[in-house]
This record gives sequence, C-alpha cells and structure tokens, in this order.
Amino acid sequence: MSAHTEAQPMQASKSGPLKGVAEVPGDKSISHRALIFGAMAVGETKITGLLEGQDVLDTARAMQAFGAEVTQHGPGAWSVHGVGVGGFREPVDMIDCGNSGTGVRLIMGTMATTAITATFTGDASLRKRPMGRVTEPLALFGARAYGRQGGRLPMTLVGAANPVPVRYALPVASAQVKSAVLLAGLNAPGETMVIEKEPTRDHSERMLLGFGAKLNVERTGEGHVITLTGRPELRPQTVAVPRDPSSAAFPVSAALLVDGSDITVPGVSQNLTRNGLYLTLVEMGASIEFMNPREEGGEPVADLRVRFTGDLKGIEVPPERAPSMIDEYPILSVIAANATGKTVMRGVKELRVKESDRIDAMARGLEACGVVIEEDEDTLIVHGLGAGNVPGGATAKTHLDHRIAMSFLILGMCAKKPVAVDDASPIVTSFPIFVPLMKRLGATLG
Ligand SMILES: O=C(O)C1=C[C@@H](OP(=O)(O)O)[C@@H](O)[C@H](O)C1
Ligand SMILES: C=C(OP(=O)(O)O)C(=O)O
Repeated sequence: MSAHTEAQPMQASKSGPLKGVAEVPGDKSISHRALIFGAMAVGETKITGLLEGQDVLDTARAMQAFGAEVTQHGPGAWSVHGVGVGGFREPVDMIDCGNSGTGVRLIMGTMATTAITATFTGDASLRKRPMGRVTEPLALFGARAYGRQGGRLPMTLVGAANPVPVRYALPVASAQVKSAVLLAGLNAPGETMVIEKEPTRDHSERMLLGFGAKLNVERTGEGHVITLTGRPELRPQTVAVPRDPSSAAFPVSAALLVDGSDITVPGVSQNLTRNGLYLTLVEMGASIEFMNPREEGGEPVADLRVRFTGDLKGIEVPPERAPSMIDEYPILSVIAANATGKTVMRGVKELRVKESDRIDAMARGLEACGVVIEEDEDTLIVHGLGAGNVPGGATAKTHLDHRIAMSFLILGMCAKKPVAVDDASPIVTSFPIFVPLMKRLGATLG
C-alpha cells in the first residue's frame, strides 16, 4: 500500500478503569511465514487466525504475484496452494510490500535462488530502510541487487541461476536477515548455515521443521549454528496462528497504567525469543498473572491477567534481552515514564532502522509530553514521573510507524492532559482492531 492514505489524526484522554477480555489478532511474524512457507510447499496449506493487517495482506498479494494461489475463506481462514521450492514464476509487475520490512526481506530471500527477476518497493517508510543487510548475504548465493543509494527500495533483485549454498554469520541480531538466508538456502543444493550470536525470534526454524525441511540447530561457543539442507520438498501444513505478543503488549500496558484496570489477555506467546517485555514488566513490579500455560499453534502461550499497578519501578533492561522485545521498546518507554526512577534501555540501536527511528520518535514525543529523556545512538533513558503524573497535552508525530502511534495513544489514556497523534492510519499494518478493542475495554479514544 505505497499510495499512502490520508493522515488520520487521533487523540486519547484519561480513561476510566479498563475491564474485560482483550482478544488480540494473530502473530504478524508467523502470519507472513505461513503464507511464504505455504507458497513454497507442494499442495494446499490451510491457515487459521491469520493476521489480516495490511503488512500480511501485502505479503499475500506478493505470493500470488509469484504464482501461488492464495484464497480467503472467512475471517482469519486462508489457504495457500504452493508452487514448491524453486517454483516461483517471474512477477509481471512491481512487488509492493507497503510498510513491511519482514515482508520485503523474507520475500527477497525466497526468490533469490530462483532464476527470475523482481522489483520491490514500499511506502515512504519502507523506502528509507536498509536492504543491504539482506542483499549482501543473498549475493553470496549468486543473486544480484540493484537499488537506490544506501541499498534502498525500489530495488531489482536478479535471482541466481546456479545458486550455491552459503555459510553466513549474522552481523546484526535480525530474524529477518536470518530468515532471508534460510529461505534462499531452500533452493540452493547442499547445506546452508546461518550463525547467530544472540538468539532472535525462531519462528522460521520451527515452521521450516513443521513443513518438513531438514534443519538442525546447534548451540556452540559461536552462538546458534543453524544448518538447513537445500532442495527439500516442503509438505503443506495446517497452521493455527497464535495471538501476537507484540500486539498484546498494548492492552497489557494500558491496563498497568490506567487506574483501576483489570483485564485478561488470552493466549499470549511465552516463546523465549519473544517474551522480553513480559520479563521486564515483572521486574518492574507489574501485577501480571500468567494463567493456564499451554501450547497453541506450536507455541507456548498463557492467559495474562493484568491489573493496574501504581508503583512500577524503573529498571536497567539487560541489553542481551533486546532481540526478544525489539518491537516493544516504544511501549516500554511509555510505561517507564509512569514508573518511579529511571529506566535505562541500552543496546537498542536497531530501533533506529525500524518503520521510523523509534528512539528519536519516542524521545521527541515524550519530551513534548513533559518527560525527561536522555539518548545516544544505542541508548534510551526515560526519567519516570510516577503513575499518572505525565503532563501530556501534546501531539506526537508517528512517522508512518504503527507502534509509535499506539504507544502515544496509550500514554494519552493515563496522562493528565490528552495526547494526540498526527497520524493513526499505520495502525492497520499490524493491529487493525486496535481502536475498537481498546474502546470496548473502556479507553477514551477517538
Ligand atoms: O522476523 C520477523 O518477523 C521480525 C523481526 C524483527 O525485525 P529484525 O529482524 O529487523 O530485528 C521485528 O522487528 C519485526 O517486527 C518482525
Ligand atoms: C519492525 C516491525 O515490522 P517490520 O520490520 O516487518 O516492518 C514492527 O512490526 O514493529
């Protein structure tokens, strides 16, 4: 959706207690992968609980452009008739991945070892993001990329006619880069290896195994060494997408911050590569009960009961936890502003290359709302004012970034004066039902 819709200003103000059950939509990372791996399998993959956010819909359209049949049967219920590993056909038009880094990087990986050419673009946010991090390892397989200065979209990728397998040590902790290399490795003969020093979300590894690929993960002194055997025949699967812990973070945080709240958020992933925010909240003293732990869609999940906590304490977030909560720092900084003492977030420079520069976007917006911030390239420090003490009364710029928009709207629900955002339209990329869901819990939003 590059043709960006009109800006949608929105405001949130001090809300009464939030109550009820917050059923958040399907996981975005798993939804993209269900469509892409489904397209690589031979036969029909059935998906339930697919996130129907714009990012995922753009990936669904891209899979059709590469020759897979993708059909919606009902809300969240989709099927993908795959073309098999190496079976992608050349798209006849540009592939528009909208706002989605995950979409474009994973799809580039998937086509990089097939002898076809495709040109990728995205919205004004995605066109600023670095693609060199995926095109560099993809070049080792034999693919060639021609993009704008700095490795930006629009970019044409010429897939390798005679791909060779690759051994690649990730220079940044990135599940998108890891997944792009593994997806490219699917159509390279022999063993492709990816080495990651710090573990990042492991959905690709889990799902590749589920689809029948031969994949081995070894923990060594170097980190995780993932070895994938190329040219498997992937078997179609039935994928039940669990709820998204990154989306759940918003109602959970709202309940912690709005006086008198008591909500339940069912089926939140406790996958150790995704649960960093929840560990951090517990360390800050949050009242969260993890009830009914179980497996759903191959992921460990629990139902969270979350109650208003008026005495949250600022903490130092361990930098090695960053990959397991990378998308949650914007909302954590809102929580930190309502805690006592300072919260120190180090090792977070990856936030600067997300949908926006998230350190800058949060720092400027929080300062405008009366919060003292310190930052450097790799660090964000928030000086907490205590529960309900953020003055508010400002408009934050969201820079086409859904997580910045949702974070400031939640701040508005507990600040002294309303907080507005200049543009709430990007929320549809990951959490299309955010506004009705929050209103149903009792938030004052509109
Ligand atoms: O692989 C994925 O599904 C994702 C990986 C993360 O990005 P990086 O790989 O750039 O850290 C995360 O920020 C993004 O929302 C989803
Ligand atoms: C960083 C994010 O997504 P992506 O990289 O897929 O655009 C996100 O959803 O916070």
